Amino acid sequence: MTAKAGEVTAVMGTNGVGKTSLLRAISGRHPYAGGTVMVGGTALDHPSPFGAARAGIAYVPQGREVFPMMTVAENLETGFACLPKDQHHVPDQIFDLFPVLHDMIDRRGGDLSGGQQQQLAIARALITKPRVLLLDEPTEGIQPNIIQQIGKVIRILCEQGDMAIVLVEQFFDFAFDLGSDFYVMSRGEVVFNKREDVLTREELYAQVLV
Ligand SMILES: Nc1ncnc2c1ncn2[C@@H]1O[C@H](COP(=O)(O)OP(=O)(O)OP(=O)(O)O)[C@@H](O)[C@H]1O
Repeated sequence: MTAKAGEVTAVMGTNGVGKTSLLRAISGRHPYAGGTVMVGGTALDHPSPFGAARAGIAYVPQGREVFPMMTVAENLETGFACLPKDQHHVPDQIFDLFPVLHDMIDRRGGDLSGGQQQQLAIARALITKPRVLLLDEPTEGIQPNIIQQIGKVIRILCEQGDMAIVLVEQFFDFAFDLGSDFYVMSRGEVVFNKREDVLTREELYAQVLV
């Protein structure tokens, strides 16, 4: 599977086909028996989560996993761990993308709504200045207006052109609207791949349902 900078690579498939396991393996959180993870032509040899983060891979997990007892600011600061000391500050762009985090900067992560937590989880990943952003079902359990905002943010990140975004998503229309390249998995393997210019909605829908 290849994910190009400046676009969304969507990974789809029914429940339990291995989408989360794939993202966890790429981000150093899950062992894998075969294959190689490469970033910008450099192979990573079964990296730790820290090693993968240093190599530019950021993972936004399904269920968000914000630290509930830590404030929004403290949650964001955990992203500093893989950056040199002189980059230990939250860029203004983070608050431009997610104004609500600025308003809630001293609130505990656990006191935010699900949608706000999702925004915090994405912001925390962006702090690490990733070359590859892995998003695992960012719309799960989120209300429509926040889903729209998250879609807007993903588009802005794509337009910047320097980050490859890999989106695992069950919300078909969200993935179809944002994606440029589509992979469908079944039983732990990629079984279908097409780019948007040669793919119809109906064809993808049929593949995802198999
Ligand atoms: N390549 C693989 N080889 C063997 N087992 C796998 C592989 N990929 C995933 N699994 C196993 O299949 C199960 C489901 O995997 P996973 O949670 O990654 O699927 P998913 O597609 O993300 O599901 P969901 O849509 O429900 O989140 C897990 O028990 C996982 O360990």
